[in-house]
Amino acid sequence: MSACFAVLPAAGSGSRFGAQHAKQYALLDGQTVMAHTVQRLLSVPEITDIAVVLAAHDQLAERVIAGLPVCRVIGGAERMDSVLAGLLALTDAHDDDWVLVHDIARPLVRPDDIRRLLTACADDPVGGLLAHAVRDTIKRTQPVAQGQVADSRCVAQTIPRDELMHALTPQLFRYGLLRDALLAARADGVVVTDEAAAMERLGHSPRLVTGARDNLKITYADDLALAEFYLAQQRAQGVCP
Ligand SMILES: Nc1ccn([C@@H]2O[C@H](COP(=O)(O)OP(=O)(O)OP(=O)(O)O)[C@@H](O)[C@H]2O)c(=O)n1
Ligand SMILES: C[C@](O)(CO)[C@H](O)COP(=O)(O)O
Repeated sequence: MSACFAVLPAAGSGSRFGAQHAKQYALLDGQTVMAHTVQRLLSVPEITDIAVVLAAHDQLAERVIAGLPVCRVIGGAERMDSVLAGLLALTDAHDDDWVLVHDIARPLVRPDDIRRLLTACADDPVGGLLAHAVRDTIKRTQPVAQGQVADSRCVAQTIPRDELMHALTPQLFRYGLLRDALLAARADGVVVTDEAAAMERLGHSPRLVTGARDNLKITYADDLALAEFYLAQQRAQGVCP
């Protein structure tokens, strides 16, 4: 199998989380979210190099990753910019190598899910991503009128959910294809919120591999309690030490 590099975007400010420090430094069972995520990725032997992409003003990361076999990269204004900075820092990567992009804010990713994604994509010329099926009925809202309170929206349409999935990370793509797709999106002034969208813009259809629902992205403050629950559940299942 081609070499597999990892890029961990960790340069976000966590505005929706609303704490003094970015959410990657929130404590989850006594360790930072960042520490959990990096340890999960380090536990996957197929991953050869890991780039952690940090905000230029980050003063906390070194307390977490000092001494770990990861390289530090400075990110950008958008997640997409940070991912691209991480890619461009991987100077040993060849176009056909794999790059696995995983949010630092997803500390509970299961190493077995990562390995299943690697296996499922092993012979794929493009790559794919972890995802899980939508369970609720999904509504598209009517446009929010100027000054209208967001919570007073009305239904415009029900979206058939049989073809809907939640995109997660890791997202795994051939290094050269992803680099060029993100450069193309940037050149076109398009901000994509995941790597797959950049690939789809160029006509690719990334493979969807079902992943566990406990691969939660810490986004809002109340996500931390849910993450604590999922972590305890994973420990009871032997998923992690
Ligand atoms: N300029 C950015 C923005 C986000 N991220 C990273 O991308 C992941 C997913 O982004 P998100 O959950 O939106 O994190 P934040 O941008 O920090 O959150 P918010 O949008 O609430 O500010 C996170 O690991 C975050 O650190 C990044 O590396 N660079
Ligand atoms: C990449 C991602 O986690 C897939 O669901 C998501 O798009 C990140 O979005 P965010 O707004 O940057 O958290």
